[in-house]
Amino acid sequence: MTESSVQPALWPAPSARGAVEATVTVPGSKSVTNRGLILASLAAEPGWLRRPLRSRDSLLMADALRAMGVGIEETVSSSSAAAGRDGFTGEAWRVIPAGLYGPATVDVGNAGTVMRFLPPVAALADGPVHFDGDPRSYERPLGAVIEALRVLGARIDDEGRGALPLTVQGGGALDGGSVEIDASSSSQFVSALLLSGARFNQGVEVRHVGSSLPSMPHIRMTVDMLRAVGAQVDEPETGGEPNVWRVSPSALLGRDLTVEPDLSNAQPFLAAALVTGGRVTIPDWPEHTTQPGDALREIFTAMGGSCEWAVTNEGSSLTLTGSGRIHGIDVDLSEVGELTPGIAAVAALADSPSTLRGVAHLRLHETDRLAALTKEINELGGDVTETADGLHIRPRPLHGGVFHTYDDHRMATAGSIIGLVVGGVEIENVGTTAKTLPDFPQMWTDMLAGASPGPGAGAGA
Ligand SMILES: O=C(O)C1=C[C@@H](OP(=O)(O)O)[C@@H](O)[C@H](O)C1
Ligand SMILES: C=C(OP(=O)(O)O)C(=O)O
Repeated sequence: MTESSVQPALWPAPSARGAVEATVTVPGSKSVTNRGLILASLAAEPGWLRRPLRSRDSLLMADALRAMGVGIEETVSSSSAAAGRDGFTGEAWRVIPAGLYGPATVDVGNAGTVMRFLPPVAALADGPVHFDGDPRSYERPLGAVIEALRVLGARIDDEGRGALPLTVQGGGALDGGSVEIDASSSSQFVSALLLSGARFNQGVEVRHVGSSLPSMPHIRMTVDMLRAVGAQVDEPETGGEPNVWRVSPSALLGRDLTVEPDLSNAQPFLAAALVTGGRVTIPDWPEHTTQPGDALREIFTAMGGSCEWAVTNEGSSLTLTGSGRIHGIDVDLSEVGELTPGIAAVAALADSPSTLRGVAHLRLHETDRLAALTKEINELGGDVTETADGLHIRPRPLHGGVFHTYDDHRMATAGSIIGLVVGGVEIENVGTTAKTLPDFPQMWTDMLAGASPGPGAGAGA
């Protein structure tokens, strides 16, 4: 936990004095950092992770891999040996793979990536690896991963819970092979089996048999990152059978990976430009990416902003300019579910109703996000109803009050967006943003320092 994440129990969400004008450098992607750590740990040679995210979820991942024997050295380079071929400076983690072993203990916190991606890694360790986590982690779906690993040859003691806590009795190797899995409650089930699959004796074939599959960009991210470390992957989007992914058994290369900024964590800052009629630039926005946050260009444009991606001498960046108007949206968010809280916050301030669809699985995220958003926005005077798979949001003039966050980082940032243009909003436990963005309160305050009287705040002001 960094100093800036020690916050009062109720954090007065700062109001924007006018149009927000800022450039905000966003730390590395959680999803890329945690995949990068796993792939580097399973490689046949050391590798680098540059500009990794340093947050609760990624530090839990690093600690867990260390507990199983991996060397992860955290360096900050100016011009030292840690600098890359391109003269990279900044934070870089050197990952030194080793024979994985137990006994080891893994604290998953409430990180989906840690609780789903690491049991397959632990099955490769020589010895028992015990997994435990926050109370909420016991409720998040994991049974399908446990069952799939058993089919692939793993021994797992979960006392019939199909959930945490559990112990993987690692045997030093795993047969692997073909397995069916219903991943309709989380794409992370598929990613989990693929990420370690190249190291299974027979590789892995994962066949999704459920009715729907959320968060496809995150599965694409898994496939792309596997290919980048030399794995051979067959998958539906490049001509493979629908709903089937295959990773062939192979050694993995140690790579030098620079982590992209977390585009989902860029969301509240872009939203600040949208709801205040301002302009926010995010440096290093990639031209092509598998991160779901890239969909914000389209979604926030439909909601009234305009987005410009540009390349300058300093690199690429994305600038969102608000028009002073915020429109409602009818959108299927199944591919980009983690953007829902921030979109709901903007929608509550819009000039027309919104329907957010395709995100029933959010009920099993950090908290029940559909219930939490409904309750908290309504307690500020809003009119939100839950549907079977999403939310209807009818904007109303909002007022101040406590915005509860339920240990959910994206609830805290969603409440902060509303607080920009609605006076008297207090965020309960804003420190929960440490899950993926520990410096959020300071970054938010810094962003607002540059706010100037401009076209004005949104409809909820
Ligand atoms: O693989 C990943 O890195 C993630 C996949 C998604 O999970 P679900 O498919 O469970 O929504 C996403 O919501 C989560 O924040 C990160
Ligand atoms: C759903 C999320 O996280 P997790 O990786 O814990 O599933 C999220 O970050 O929005």
